[in-house]
Amino acid sequence: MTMPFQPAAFPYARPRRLRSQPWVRRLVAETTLTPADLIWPLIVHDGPEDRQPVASMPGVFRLSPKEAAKAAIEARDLGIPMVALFPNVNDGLKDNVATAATDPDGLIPDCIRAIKDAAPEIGVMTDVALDCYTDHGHDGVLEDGRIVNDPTLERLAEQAFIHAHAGADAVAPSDMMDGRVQAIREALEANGLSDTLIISYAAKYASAFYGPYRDAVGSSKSLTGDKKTYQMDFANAEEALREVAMDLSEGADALIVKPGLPYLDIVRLVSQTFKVPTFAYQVSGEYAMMQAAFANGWLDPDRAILESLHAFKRAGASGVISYFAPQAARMMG
Ligand SMILES: NCc1[nH]cc(CCC(=O)O)c1CC(=O)O
Ligand SMILES: [Mg+2]
Repeated sequence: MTMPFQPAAFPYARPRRLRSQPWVRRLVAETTLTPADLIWPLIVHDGPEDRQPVASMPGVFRLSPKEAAKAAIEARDLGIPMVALFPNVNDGLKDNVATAATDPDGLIPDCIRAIKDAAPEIGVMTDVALDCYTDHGHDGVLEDGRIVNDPTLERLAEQAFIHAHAGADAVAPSDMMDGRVQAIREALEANGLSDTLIISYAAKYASAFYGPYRDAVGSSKSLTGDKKTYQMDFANAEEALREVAMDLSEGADALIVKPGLPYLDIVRLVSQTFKVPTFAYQVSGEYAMMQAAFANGWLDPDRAILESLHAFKRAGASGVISYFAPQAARMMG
């Protein structure tokens, strides 16, 4: 960056003056982090227990619809605007085409209704992808060992419609099929659901940092191979711009970059290039990594959580999807 003026030199310039007291640090802070910047991901399940711990994500529980409704009330009381739902469904419901993904009385529609009953003022975002419902753990339909794009689009559009019809405020396609935003937007328009937001996981990378999440939703045992034919290669940044441009032209309202901290450069690039609300997802592996360090006494939890979340705002994100959302909001409150 070229400066519009010649900065003074030492000793006239002493940058430490602007850091010398808490009040001046607050006064000159370039970015802020508030509970309104947070989206809280909730893992929900159709099992008998109300709350079931996730081993690789200490502090995270698989919640029954009733418990998800309680979490939404907690979010509201903490000033968190939105929750995002991710399902762990019974293995017996899984098949190649993800039949359970489009059950209008399935787990996600149940949770949406329970949350909307309990805390109607909280936004509900749902994950649109098939991986939690397929017996092979992929986000799309598998034919002869390949994830087939266009047949998957029909399934995704139906899934998004089912969620929106059940009351979801935002649907968030995380599958990385080409053309899914358009397919979803058309399905919503055709069914009188033109107010539903599409928050697209436009730049989603094939990442090792999703490991704990796949345990949480129960897709890791079944997943065959990797997701590199649809999720992005971590070597690429320019490609993220093309992905985002396509999703915006197809009708996405807002964008997600995923994972989070290792991809801050992408958050910066996307938010500055498009100037469209851009969210970062601090994913399960980032959460697990930090929790492991906290458990060992190697990092101070409160400070590390706030610093990591603030970094997303500094990079240009409108907000952050984080499993730390309630803990962080409590610290801010
Ligand atoms: N549709 C898949 C999906 N939705 C959310 C996550 C990951 C979230 C996390 O790691 O916290 C993934 C991972 C994957 O592609 O396997
Ligand atoms: Mg795309």
